[in-house]
This record gives sequence, structure tokens and C-alpha cells, in this order.
Amino acid sequence: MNAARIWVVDDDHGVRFVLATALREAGYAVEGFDSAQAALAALGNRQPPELLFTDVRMPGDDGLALLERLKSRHPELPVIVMSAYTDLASTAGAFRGGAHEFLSKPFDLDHAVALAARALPELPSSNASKESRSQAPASMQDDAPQLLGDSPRMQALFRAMGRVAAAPLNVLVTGETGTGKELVARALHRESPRANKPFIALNTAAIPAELLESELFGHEAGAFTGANKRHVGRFEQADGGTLFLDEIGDMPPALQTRLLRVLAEGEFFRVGGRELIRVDVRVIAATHQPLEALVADGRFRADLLHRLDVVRLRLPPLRERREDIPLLASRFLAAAAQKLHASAKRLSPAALERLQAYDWPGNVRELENLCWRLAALAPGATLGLHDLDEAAGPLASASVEGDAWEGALADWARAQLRDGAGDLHAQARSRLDRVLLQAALEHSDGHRGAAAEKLGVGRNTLTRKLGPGRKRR
Ligand SMILES: Nc1ncnc2c1ncn2[C@@H]1O[C@H](COP(=O)(O)OP(=O)(O)OP(=O)(O)O)[C@@H](O)[C@H]1O
Repeated sequence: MNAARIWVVDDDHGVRFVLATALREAGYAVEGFDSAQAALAALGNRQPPELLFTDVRMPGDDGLALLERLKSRHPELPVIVMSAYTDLASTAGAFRGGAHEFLSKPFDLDHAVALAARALPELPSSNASKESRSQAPASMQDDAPQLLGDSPRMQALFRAMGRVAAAPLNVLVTGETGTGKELVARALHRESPRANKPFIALNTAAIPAELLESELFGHEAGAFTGANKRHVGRFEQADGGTLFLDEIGDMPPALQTRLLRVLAEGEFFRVGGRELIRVDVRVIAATHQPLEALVADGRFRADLLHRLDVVRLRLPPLRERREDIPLLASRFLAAAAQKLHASAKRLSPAALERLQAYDWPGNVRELENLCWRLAALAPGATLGLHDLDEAAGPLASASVEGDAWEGALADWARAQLRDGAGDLHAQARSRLDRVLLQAALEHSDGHRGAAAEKLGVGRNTLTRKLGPGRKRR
């Protein structure tokens, strides 16, 4: 399958390099340009890309001028505008010029890659091999990332998805960040009779409130200062298909009212327009916030919640389905290896144990990112605790508590055995003693009696273990 082509236009070599590298790692074919002119010149003699990232402030023509020229020649080409100046004027200018998304600098690379994936037109299905139990229903399997999960919670979710996918009902997907809400929405769309119509996603929290209305419903030329062209909103773009509204809890109250009316009536006016637009759109909304609590606080309309919440799908956090971690990790490592043209790395039992002991506040996304980092950075074919320490900040320190120390011990023992050590048991015992004694002494401010009591050993034993040279208190 041909990789989607992405161009990155930025006069800053560093930004160009890191963004291009991250996008390449995600499997795209990327070209960089250091100015608007260079990109436009390339456009003259080459096929246009499928997606373009551009900076705003560059010597020569700026990114907004580039956007305008691109849009006049290739109106369908999605453009993501990046800028360190996130004032309303530049964001509004970018959106008015037809930008698909606005990315504030400095940005998170994972976020940029995710935006690219969303902005690219959906690719045609491939005949991916089919496995039944641990994936979403069979016909939901195509080129897109698959929802995986062997745990009873995920199996129940897959069954619920299978039941509601084809029904013409609005769906509310709830779950912490990174649990796969968007993946669920895409899968529901692909499994519905609307599959050949557009799937349009909009992250309510990512768009300035002032622009959200025209982003959703579009505007006519002259609707407000600077609106010099008609803009077709996401509702119209999604006609016949599915509109995914992410972070719905962040929608401003006035827009909630407007959305409610559109959902009830199926028709609306563009901002500044007189023509009544009728659309047939299935809305899938998602939130990581407890909407009932927002309703109780008066921050979310109860009637809108009822309209969206015809069917609710709850995504469990990863820490409540730790048994899925081995499957997910091995799939992510395999996918990364394929993209990196390398052979897949495996996790040592101790490393896997640590991954299963960790709480994953960023859920599956965090695990996926870690696997990509490990695939790209770790030197060996087997990933041990040392590789996790190198690759993962919070995970490394979180492992100090919990059961992961047994894993660390196991890794240490294997390394010693490999190096031919003969007195492992004595060595391990003396290190264990040292760590325990130090912790107990710190805890009891250096009082040996108290430390011995805490450890459940006699004072003499403690003194003997401490050996000579320790000051007594
Ligand atoms: N069950 C799963 N199986 C495989 N991949 C998954 C699963 N859940 C999530 N992912 C992957 O994790 C990443 C995050 O998923 P997604 O964007 O759908 O989460 P989200 O809940 O919508 O997050 P947010 O609330 O932050 O927008 C994606 O790359 C997705 O492919």
C-alpha cells in the first residue's frame, strides 16, 4: 500500500526535522520545504501531497499566503497551520483561509501525528487478516487501527458495538483520555450503512469558542469581518455520514442550545445565511468528563445530554483491564517494527510485569507511545527493565513501588547468571538486607531499636547486619 504523502513547510530546520521524523515513523512519506516559495515551486512540477503542514511566520511569503494559493489550486487539500502565535487573529486567519486544523507551537509530536491521521482522507480497506476474539467485530476490520482487547470488559464492549453500529442512533462514548473513544466512533461508522459516506471528526476543545459555531455550521461570505468566502461546516461535510464530536463537555452553552435544535430538527442556517440546510447526520459524541456532574453544575444542558446519550458506550481505563496489556504491547511493538523495517522486539517477563503493574494515566495511547519509543530506541531484541528506565519517565519511577521490584530482581539475576556469577544468593541477600535496613533506619531517624522492631528482627541481628563502622544511636 502506498504511504500517504505529507509536506512540511517551515523555515526552522529543527521543527521540520522532528515533525518529518515523527510522521515518517508513523509510516507517511514526508518531504520538507524551507519556504512557501519552495513548496509552491514543487507543486508546479509534482503531484500535490495528501496533507500539508505549514508554519505561519516565514521569510518571504508567509504560511497564510501559502494557504490561500494552495486552496485556490487544490481546495480539497487539507492544510494544518502551525504557529507560536496563538492569538485569535492568526487562528481565525488560518481557519478563514480554509485551514483544516491549527497547531500551536510548541506542540506535542504525538498530537501532531494524530492530527495528521485525522486530517488524511480515509484510505480504502485492505484485507487484513482476521482474528476473532480479541478484536472488534469481524467486519470492522480494515486498514485503520483495530480496537483490541481480550478482557471481559472489552469483549462486552465489542458485543454492544456490534448491536448498535447499524442502528440510526446517536451514541455517547465515555472514557478517560487515550482509552480509544475515537477508535470506537470510527469503528461504529465503518460498520454502519453510512460507511461509504464521510466520517468527520471535530474536537470541540481544540477550536476557539468564537470559531466553533462557524466550524460546525459553516458561514456565508461576509457573515463576519474577514469571512470573505463561504465556508461549509462540519455538519454539512458529514451529510449522509457520521459526525464525531470529541470533548463534547467543553462546548460553550450557547452552542449547546444551537446543537440541540439542529439535532431535533435536522436543519439549520449557516452563520449569516438565509438558506435552510437539511442534513442527515449521525452524531457520535465523546467525553472524558462526567456529564451528569456538569449538568448538576449547570454547565451542560440536560436535554442535550439526553439527545446525545441514546446509547452509551463506556470505555474502561487500561488499569481496569490489565490483562489486555500483553496483547496490546505485542501488537504495538509489531506494528512499530513493520513501520521501522526492523524485526519486532519482545518484552522480557520482568518488563511485562512492570507494564502490568503500572497505572497508565494516559491509557492505551501512553502504552502505544511507549512501545514506539522502545521499538525505535532500545538496542536489543528483548526489552528489559533497563530499557523501560531509559524510555519511560513516570513508568520508571512508578515502579519503585508495587511489585515491580521482583521483576527488577529477576532481571538482575539473569544478567548476573549470564556474566557467570556463582554466589548469587549471598549477593542478593546482602543487597536486600542493605536496602531494608537503610529504609527502616531512615524511617526511624536512625534509631536502631525502632528500626529493628519495624523490620521484625532482633536488635542484635540488625547490629550484626549493619556491620562495623556504623554509628549507633
Ligand atoms: N483497544 C485499543 N486497541 C488498539 N489501539 C487502541 C485501543 N484503544 C486505543 N488505542 C490507540 O490509542 C490511541 C488513542 O486512542 P483514541 O484517540 O481513540 O483515544 P481517545 O479516548 O479518543 O482519546 P482522547 O480522549 O484523548 O481524544 C490511538 O492511537 C488508538 O489507535
